[in-house]
Amino acid sequence: MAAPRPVPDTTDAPLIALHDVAVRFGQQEVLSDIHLALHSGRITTLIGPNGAGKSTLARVILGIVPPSRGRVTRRTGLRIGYMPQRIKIDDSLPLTVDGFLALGMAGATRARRDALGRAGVAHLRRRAVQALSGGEMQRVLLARALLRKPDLLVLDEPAQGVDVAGQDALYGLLAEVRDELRCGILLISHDLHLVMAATDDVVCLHHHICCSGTPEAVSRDPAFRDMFPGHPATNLALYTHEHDHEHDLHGNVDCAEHHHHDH
Ligand SMILES: Nc1ncnc2c1ncn2[C@@H]1O[C@H](COP(=O)(O)OP(=O)(O)OP(=O)(O)O)[C@@H](O)[C@H]1O
Repeated sequence: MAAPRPVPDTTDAPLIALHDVAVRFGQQEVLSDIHLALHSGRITTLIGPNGAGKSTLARVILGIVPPSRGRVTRRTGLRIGYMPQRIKIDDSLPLTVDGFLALGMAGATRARRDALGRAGVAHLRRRAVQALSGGEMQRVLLARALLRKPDLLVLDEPAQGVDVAGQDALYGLLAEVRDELRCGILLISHDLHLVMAATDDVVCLHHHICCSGTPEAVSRDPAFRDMFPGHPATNLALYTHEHDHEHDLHGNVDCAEHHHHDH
């Protein structure tokens, strides 16, 4: 189990903050009462059932979906790198990994080589993208997101279709990226167990934020236990070290055992 992450430096303005954000599609209110701040050097994971609004929240952060209520503030000049769930590539077009990265962003070959190296797939540079395995393609998509030199990296279900060893390696890699580039990372995931171990902050979403905080605090929260009954991650608190305090996503020290929002 990784050591607990240091407290975010709250003198640092957040990379992005959502204030009382709501999103509505026609009659359906998909998100409401969303207060969230993402900081440099921290991995925040959004969990929640299908249709909970996770991708919509990510799209608000990316600036693709405008909130129907509330406010989003971004640090000036904020660069966001996005790794999609999947990408459609034309099978009839011969395209190497390097060519694929060059399509996304003009720039030096050196930068593409570095990004592939950081994603652990330097050896795939000249391979055809169509011939990559699911796990290899995920790494290439990560390299593509890193090419933007992001302050914030947003990954939508990055471990989908990757086996457990591959997922573990991917989360290890994200921790390295966080530590070396000091960027903030927002992950969307279904895969609770690994994610709970690999993340700094967890946000449990079901149209509103049901609970949030460190993995230990969230795994003890009744709202989380109701959402994922019997899940092994609900036992996480039993085998991780106990904190004498917690920090919420706004960086405030919270002396309560957990940080729980009632709705
Ligand atoms: N552009 C849109 N127009 C209308 N409804 C939408 C739109 N985007 C999302 N929705 C609806 O909003 C709800 C939340 O969708 P969203 O994709 O954000 O959930 P999610 O938590 O990411 O789900 P999953 O885990 O299944 O990927 C769903 O009911 C979806 O049908």
